[in-house]
Amino acid sequence: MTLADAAPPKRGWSIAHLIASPRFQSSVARIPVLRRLARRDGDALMDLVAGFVHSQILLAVVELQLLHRLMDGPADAPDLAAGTGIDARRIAILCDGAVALGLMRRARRGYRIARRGAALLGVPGLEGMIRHHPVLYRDMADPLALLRGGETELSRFWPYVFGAGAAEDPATAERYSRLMSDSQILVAEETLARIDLSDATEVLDVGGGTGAFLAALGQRHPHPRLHLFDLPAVVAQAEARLAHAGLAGRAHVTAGSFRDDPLPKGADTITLNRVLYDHADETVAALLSAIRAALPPGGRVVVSEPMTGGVSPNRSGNAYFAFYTLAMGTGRARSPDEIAKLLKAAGFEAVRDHGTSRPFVTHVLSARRKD
Ligand SMILES: C[S@@+](CC[C@H](N)C(=O)[O-])C[C@H]1O[C@@H](n2cnc3c(N)ncnc32)[C@H](O)[C@@H]1O
Repeated sequence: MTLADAAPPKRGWSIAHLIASPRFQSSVARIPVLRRLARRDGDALMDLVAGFVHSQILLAVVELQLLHRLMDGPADAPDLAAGTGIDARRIAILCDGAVALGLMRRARRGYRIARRGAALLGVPGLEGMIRHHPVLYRDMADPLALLRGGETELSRFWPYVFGAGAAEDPATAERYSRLMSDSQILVAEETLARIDLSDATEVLDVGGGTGAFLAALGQRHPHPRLHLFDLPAVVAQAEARLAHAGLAGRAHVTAGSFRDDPLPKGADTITLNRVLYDHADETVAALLSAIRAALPPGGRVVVSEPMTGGVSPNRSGNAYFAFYTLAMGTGRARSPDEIAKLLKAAGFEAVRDHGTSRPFVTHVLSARRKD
């Protein structure tokens, strides 16, 4: 017996029942205004149905570097097939799929890059994210198994979130850092565009990774001292990056785990960029309490990460990051309201939502330590 057999749909009339009726759908097709609406809904529905094929076309295009090759000018399928080990006729199938998805355009001779394809190349970290997606894709292949719990491939990919011990493996740290470092720049720029940190005297970036955020902050604002805290296997790269940005004199790096070690004192602003959503509520509560203890009264905490929409679910938070974190197995994507509650419970007040202009990149909140 399937679940559908076990739970027959409830009877009764509703707009939803009407729209779901094939008879209604064929009568709509005869009314021009409704036909346009129905067509739009139909296209959106087919995008949902075929979305996994679209993502895999994108992955193939990125793996074969086809967009990079078209940046040098138009090329035909045999040109693009050279060196790929794939037959030119099959490359043409892939390129036509990419044309349909707006990544390429047909040219007189073969294909050329489309605006959307060029934009993809301009987003730091996006190609790395697409290349990393096969891990998540395998976990999503059986969404019911994912929802029921159990071991996932993504949880094995990110052992560092389970504790500092796992992150002592330099290969893991290197893999993580490579994936994060490009998109870190994007998150840093977006965060600094939404909140003014020029008046801080010292900013401690907890889970600061390879230092992209503090480097961007230091270059934008000449005064704040910069302090980065992250796991021992991660911080070596941060020191080098901050020195390379000419910030060695203002910057300090401390290696440690916020699970086991006290956070360094001295900062009046503590930032958490893409840190909380990696962790369970209990870990977040303990981390926020430790941040409160490290700040002076009135000190500021800044949380910047992609967030869900709460009662108005959104595509990036609810239809992507919520599933990503589910597959990671430890953290969860949270709404601004949920994070505000955790902040207040840890002894913060004056929570401010600085919003987002690119929800896929980040959303920013800040709060002040209660006296
Ligand atoms: C998703 S990454 C974000 C890195 C960076 N802030 C960014 O936006 O790209 C999470 C960071 O938290 C760090 N982290 C995880 N567990 C930690 C712990 N117990 N103590 C200190 N840092 C930790 C990781 O090493 C990593 O740098």
